[in-house]
Amino acid sequence: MENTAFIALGSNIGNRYDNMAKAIQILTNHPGIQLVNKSSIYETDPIGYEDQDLFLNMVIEIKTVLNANELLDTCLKTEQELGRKREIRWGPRTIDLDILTFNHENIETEKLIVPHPRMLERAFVMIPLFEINPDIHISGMKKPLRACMVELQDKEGVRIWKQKNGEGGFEPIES
Ligand SMILES: Nc1ncnc2c1ncn2[C@@H]1O[C@H](COP(=O)(O)OP(=O)(O)OP(=O)(O)O)[C@@H](O)[C@H]1O
Ligand SMILES: Nc1nc2c(c(=O)[nH]1)N=C(CO)CN2
Repeated sequence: MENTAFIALGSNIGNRYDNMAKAIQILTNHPGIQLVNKSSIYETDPIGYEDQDLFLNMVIEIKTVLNANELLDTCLKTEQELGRKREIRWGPRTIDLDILTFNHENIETEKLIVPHPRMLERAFVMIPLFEINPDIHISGMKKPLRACMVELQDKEGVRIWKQKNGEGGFEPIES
């Protein structure tokens, strides 16, 4: 599998843990996608549109034979399968899948922008990403990632909810 991508997951409707677990399952059931790593799960205050419930957020690393467009289509299809409805911008969602990086490519089409244009300012993305790849280089970053992290980690609103536990993954703890 020649391509490496980092994907951010977020959920703040229904059983947030199950939504994320199911999204990972659907993605990795795809014969062209292999899960390489996943972060801990964080509970985060909503950003952008604040009058909504707390999110769970995490980041996964995958390897894939899909190209970036095919991966986006797979992510959008997975969101739909899990009942995602697009209503309020930055509003509540059963599952959100954002492609953060795809190899070291810069992509700018009508459907897809990579690296994700808002990732660097989002602690709910950068903290889990940094956890699984502190050395990642993201084009557009003006400072080393470690320097960006000092500022982001000072921000409130991102708390560990379920620590990553080695190879085994996570136990469901939310009913
Ligand atoms: N890197 C990317 N990852 C996922 N979707 C992207 C990306 N770049 C552009 N898009 C486009 O964004 C569209 C809308 O995505 P979505 O509704 O999930 O936005 P959002 O999550 O509300 O906001 P944000 O983009 O700020 O996270 C998708 O249909 C997709 O075509
Ligand atoms: N904490 C948090 N806030 C958000 C999130 C998210 O995943 N987590 N997603 C948004 C739209 O992409 C808008 N705001």
